[in-house]
Amino acid sequence: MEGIGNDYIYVDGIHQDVIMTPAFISRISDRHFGIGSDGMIVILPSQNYDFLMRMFNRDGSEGKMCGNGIRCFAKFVYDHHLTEKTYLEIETLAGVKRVWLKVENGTVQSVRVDMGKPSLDVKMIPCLFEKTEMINEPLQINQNIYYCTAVSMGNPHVVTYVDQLDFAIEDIGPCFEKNQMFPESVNTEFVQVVSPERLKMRVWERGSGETMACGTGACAVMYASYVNGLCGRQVDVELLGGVLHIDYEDGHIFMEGPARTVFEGIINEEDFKNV
Ligand SMILES: N[C@H](CCC[C@H](N)C(=O)O)C(=O)O
Repeated sequence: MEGIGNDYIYVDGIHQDVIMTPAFISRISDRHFGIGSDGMIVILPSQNYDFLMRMFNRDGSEGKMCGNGIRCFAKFVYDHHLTEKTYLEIETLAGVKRVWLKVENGTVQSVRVDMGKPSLDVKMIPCLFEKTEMINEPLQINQNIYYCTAVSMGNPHVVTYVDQLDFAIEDIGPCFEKNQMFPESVNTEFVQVVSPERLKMRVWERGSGETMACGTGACAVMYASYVNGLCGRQVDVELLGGVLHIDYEDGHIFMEGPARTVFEGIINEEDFKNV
């Protein structure tokens, strides 16, 4: 399934055991030797909430939250009749997320998510910066100075502003991802401000490289831009794969966007046993 081009393999972990090793995940995520995706997301039962979501990046590392992923997760459980509800509370490693499915004639049209409260606290990112917050601070990365704002959406993000988005992201993305300033690595967003209502971005994701879109990243971009006085409380964030509507209300960030099923099938474990 894909959410504005950010595609994951969704596996039902309610009716079967799921292999969640880095070797297996990186292999099935490989776009030549596997199915091909930005990673894997597992649907699991939750003791106290509707479901539990676990998400893994393409390299097999486990992320705490995935914005595009949780929209597709909600569509998956609705379409597979694991629930009849159109309001869900989904447990993640970044806390419980409230999700509203917008359904017309039995088809999920879009999904709105309460992505929770953003945090600028460097201890929450985590980020080894000398101040308690990193807001528009100069960082030297790979001989260049980038003015950076670090935001946690339950997972780590660093946001920097550029004049144009046509650059070799593969040259600079890994320099942020591996930078010792971020002990748990970081998702990096490069942002062009089109207007106070519209932001354009590219993302180098921790554990997946450049993706077509990053939901938590779009929320981090909105909040970083808001605290830097570059946008209002409602923005459209344009990513390579599409547009997400983000709004900031009562201290919470809300994201709304599409979710689509690309293909369904059965993974033959034998094909991946000796990966
Ligand atoms: N790479 C991220 C997880 C996926 C986030 C992104 N795909 C989204 O839609 O939020 C991390 O390790 O924190």
